[in-house]
Amino acid sequence: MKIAVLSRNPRLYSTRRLVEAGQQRGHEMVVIDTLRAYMNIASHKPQIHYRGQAMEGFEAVIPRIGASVTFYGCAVLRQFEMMGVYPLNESVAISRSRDKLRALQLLSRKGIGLPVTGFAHSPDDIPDLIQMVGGAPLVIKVLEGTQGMGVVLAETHKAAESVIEAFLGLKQDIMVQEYIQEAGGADIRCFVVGDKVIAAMKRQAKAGEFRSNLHRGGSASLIKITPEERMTAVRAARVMGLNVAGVDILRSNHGPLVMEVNSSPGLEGIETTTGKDVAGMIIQYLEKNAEPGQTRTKGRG
Ligand SMILES: Nc1ncnc2c1ncn2[C@@H]1O[C@H](COP(=O)(O)OP(=O)(O)OP(=O)(O)O)[C@@H](O)[C@H]1O
Ligand SMILES: [Mg+2]
Ligand SMILES: [Mg+2]
Repeated sequence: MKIAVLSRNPRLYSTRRLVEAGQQRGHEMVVIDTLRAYMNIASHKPQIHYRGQAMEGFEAVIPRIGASVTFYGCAVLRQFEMMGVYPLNESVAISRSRDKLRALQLLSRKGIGLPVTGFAHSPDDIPDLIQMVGGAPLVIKVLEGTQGMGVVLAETHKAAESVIEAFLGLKQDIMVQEYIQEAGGADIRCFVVGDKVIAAMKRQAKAGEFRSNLHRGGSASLIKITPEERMTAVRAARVMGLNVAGVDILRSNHGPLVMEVNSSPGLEGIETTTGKDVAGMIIQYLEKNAEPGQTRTKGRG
């Protein structure tokens, strides 16, 4: 197959591994810098051009779209879909998962366990919002945060009020979430490919920190997940419409709670921790499923 990898940087671990895994299996792998792909939308024959040439003959496209280029990246991916190229994850599913609120709403509609989460606009509603999610301690999250930045633990009602006020004053959209204390500063990354969790790791926050992000000094280790956790992760990915997803789960007293579903999950942490050939499994998924025109939405919706 001829497979495009949409990625800003061919030297990133995940991009390198996908290229390597594809080549090992005899595929032609082409890395396309997402922001340098440009589109001809007007004609009946949708096209993507790259460095002066029309991109043709691709059977599949692997989107590795960073949070900062979601808008443009999804447009490029949608264009591939309109050309009938099979996307590992569809543009519609990626947009859904990038909007944290929308994602939680979709998951809640399907009865998937979530931390109780509130969202408000007016400072007048803060006291009731805090009460609604069960009071302090609670977690406050900036909607566009990544890598644990913009995620704050407010331990008292007073602290929660002032932090929320500060964010709203800065015109920052935030959500307020029940703090899952019993998770003990750990979460579980379930790497879903198709309808299976093919690898999982536990991330533990460093001492004195509640955020388990590796960028915040957390450490990863192997973990055996329960059948319920496995099912929750697979269902969460399916609800979002993602074929490949990193589903982050908190272990609570009342079962697994999905914190978020990532549409371009990184490969380095999970491959290093589990020793599994995750990139190879992604390519295998494409080998089984990539057929021209198989795209479910063709970018609609
Ligand atoms: N409700 C919660 N209860 C307990 N711990 C939480 C809660 N929400 C977040 N955390 C901890 O904080 C970390 C960061 O939160 P979250 O994943 O929501 O934001 P982020 O990492 O900035 O977002 P992204 O993963 O999209 O970059 C989580 O990995 C988890 O360890
Ligand atoms: Mg996270
Ligand atoms: Mg994320």
